[in-house]
Amino acid sequence: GLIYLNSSQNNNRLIYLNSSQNNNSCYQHIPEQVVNKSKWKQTIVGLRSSPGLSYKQPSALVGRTDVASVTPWSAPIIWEGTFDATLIDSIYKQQNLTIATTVFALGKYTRFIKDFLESAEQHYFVGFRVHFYLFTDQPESVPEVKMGENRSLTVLKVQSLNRWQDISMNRMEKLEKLIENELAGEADYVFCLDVDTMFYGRWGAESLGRLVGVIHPWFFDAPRDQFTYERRPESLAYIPAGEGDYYYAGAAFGGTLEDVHNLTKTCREHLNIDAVKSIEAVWQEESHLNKYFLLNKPSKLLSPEYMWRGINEGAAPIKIVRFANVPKNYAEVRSNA
Ligand SMILES: CC(=O)N[C@H]1[C@@H](OP(=O)(O)OP(=O)(O)OC[C@H]2O[C@@H](n3ccc(=O)[nH]c3=O)[C@H](O)[C@@H]2O)O[C@H](CO)[C@H](O)[C@@H]1O
Ligand SMILES: [Mn+2]
Repeated sequence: GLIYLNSSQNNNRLIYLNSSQNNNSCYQHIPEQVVNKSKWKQTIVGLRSSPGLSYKQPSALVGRTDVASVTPWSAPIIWEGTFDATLIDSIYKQQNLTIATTVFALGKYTRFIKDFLESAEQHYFVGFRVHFYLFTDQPESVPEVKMGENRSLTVLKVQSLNRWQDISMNRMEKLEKLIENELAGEADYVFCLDVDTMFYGRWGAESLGRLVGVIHPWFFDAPRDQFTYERRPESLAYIPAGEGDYYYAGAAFGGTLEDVHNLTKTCREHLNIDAVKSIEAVWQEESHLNKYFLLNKPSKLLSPEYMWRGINEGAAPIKIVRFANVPKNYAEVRSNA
């Protein structure tokens, strides 16, 4: 049977599963997500539309037929042609949202900041309040970028790290703390993005959701057993053959503060536990992110239009490149190869 207990000492609700196969004294307890509702800004309201707004009639029959636009757990997958930009902007503009956006540039990756920010000014949540948080070990080398109205940039100094793997993984802890200490009560949504990237097309309110993952540009058409999940059972990122939904990019994820906080906290904890056992997942925090999304299904998925291979790369289902990697010489930009 299932017994729900409300522990009065703390806010931790526990579910006790009384396993009937075993004897009655054997209880397995699974801590439920601890949610302190008052901690986060709660502005998610209905999808209100303005009277008289003119837009194309939606069809119950006709849509994209070359791609899946819904997951088996009924989450939308956003592709060009699955949303009306005018309508969706009109709905979300009414909510007076703040979109926090984080990016890291350490070592030689500071060279990517200018193009990242300037292209974001052109394409990323245009017309919305956007607050960028840039983590860097060289605040003095952050270029002057003219930000539009209602858009701002906060530079946060972090310590230098030698291994690129540590820089990449360390993002989870920094994000967890930023959400707790700076974003709570200030932003409605947060997106966490790689810096070796540029925006080339619209990335807007169609991407907003409780928990948002992006399908990795190299694996959208691959069978799950070819996904580069962590395959060693010793790691907490382990996903066995025969399991897995999609392969998600580590370079872009987001959602509400509450959900992204839980994601970053869980990944940070699992990275630490693995490190104590001297195991580093094959794709570092991306492996842990994939495990998290397997067990905590995203409420919305973005197609690889939102994290594409590069502006000069094509593939049949990609009708528009919104956000893509910029070319980089790995041996030259990374301090360790
Ligand atoms: C497209 C995609 O999903 N990319 C992921 C992939 O390779 P990538 O080749 O995209 O990893 P990467 O070298 O871009 O590193 C990830 C990020 O860490 C930061 N950084 C890294 C090194 C450095 O010296 N300085 C610095 O600032 C920077 O923000 C960069 O964008 O795997 C990584 C983990 O292994 C991350 O999950 C990346 O997001
Ligand atoms: Mn990258």
